[in-house]
Amino acid sequence: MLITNAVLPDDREVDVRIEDGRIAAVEPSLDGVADIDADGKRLFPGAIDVHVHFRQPGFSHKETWETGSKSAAAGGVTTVVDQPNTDPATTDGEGFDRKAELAAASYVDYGINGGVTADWSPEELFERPLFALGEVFLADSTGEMGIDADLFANAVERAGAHDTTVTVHAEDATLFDESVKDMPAVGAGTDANADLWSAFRTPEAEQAAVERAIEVAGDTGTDVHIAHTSTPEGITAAKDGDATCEVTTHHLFLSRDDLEELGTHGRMNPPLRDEERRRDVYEAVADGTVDMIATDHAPHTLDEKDAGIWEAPSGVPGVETMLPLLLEEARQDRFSYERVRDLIAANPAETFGLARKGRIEEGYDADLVLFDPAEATEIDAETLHTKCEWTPFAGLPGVFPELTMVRGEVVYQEGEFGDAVGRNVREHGGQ
Ligand SMILES: NC(=O)N[C@@H](CC(=O)O)C(=O)O
Ligand SMILES: [Zn+2]
Ligand SMILES: [Zn+2]
Repeated sequence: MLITNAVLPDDREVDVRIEDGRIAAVEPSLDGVADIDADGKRLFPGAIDVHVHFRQPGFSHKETWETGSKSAAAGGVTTVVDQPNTDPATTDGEGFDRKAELAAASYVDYGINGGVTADWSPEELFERPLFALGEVFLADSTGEMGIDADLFANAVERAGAHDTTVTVHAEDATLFDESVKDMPAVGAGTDANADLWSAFRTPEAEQAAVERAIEVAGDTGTDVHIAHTSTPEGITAAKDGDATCEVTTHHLFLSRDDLEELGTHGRMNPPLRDEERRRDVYEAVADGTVDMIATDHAPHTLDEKDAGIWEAPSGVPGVETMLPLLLEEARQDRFSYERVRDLIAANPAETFGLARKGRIEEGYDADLVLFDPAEATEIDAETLHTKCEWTPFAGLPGVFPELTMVRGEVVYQEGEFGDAVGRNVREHGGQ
């Protein structure tokens, strides 16, 4: 296959040859008849979202591997990493195998993380093609998988022995502000006083948990990745401690100011922060301090979300809107295209050892996204593919892909889907 006249993130204009699912050549000009004439549009490496919850097994009314991975493909995400808070939880061999069977329906490549609970079976997990350990919950979130300090220390040590990274949900519940629970919680859904959630799950709780995770890992040499850092304090603690960290698109673009409109639809863990902190987080993403963007795609139905602030489930969808929102930042000259490439492809690939993903270079997997950099559309839940049928980003502009390819196979093109070609990235030469 030959793609001609494509513009790469570094502004080079090239032709790209694809053979057996891999990039065979990237040159200013290649011989042959074009299968796809990019006509000066941008060609990007497919995004790698290391934090999604595709909800199967157990919660297929919220999302399935089919709907979640279609949503990913339509948003230019070619690799996802699924988290363990399903039912059964991915905490032992059987749980892993059950998820692996279902994940075979994926349109995009995937990793499967293993979780830690009091009754987990670590050796069974490490025998399997595991992506990483995590997200390991230092406080309860959806699925109530919060663990204590001793179990965490034990998990970190075991992961290190197996050369496996530990991804951490870093909040310390002892630093949540319990006094907030005495305040009147009025309304439900978009009418709820959702700011209470942000007041309750404090920034201090994040910072303390990041520091603790790094301290524990320090004794073992285990690689630690901090999931969804939402405060400048959490990011600084992670980077000072030599951990990697991700920021979600909702913490990048939304703040407590948006909760008046979003209500409980904007409830997630960690919660939205004040506008000043959001700006500092944005700065740390823009200047390259933060390693990567991930979505923490955590769909719940509107029925479930339309409850009071203490009852509604935590989590928002996002896998389809991550790349479009970032490409809009590039279109507005707020981020360079190279920064976007690093945040969504090159850095996650490098951090998690995906040696053939994340770049458009000879020998790499042909995971590619083509888009018109001048074409922004308004984000609209009706056009998205997640089963939960809503988005916290409605109305924001996004630059959506025209075409998404996984290892040379077109999985999405202008509203149509190809075959479900996804496979486990840890089963194929470590990738
Ligand atoms: N982020 C959330 O608020 N919810 C996530 C779990 C998590 O990532 O903590 C979910 O699975 O619903
Ligand atoms: Zn989490
Ligand atoms: Zn999560």
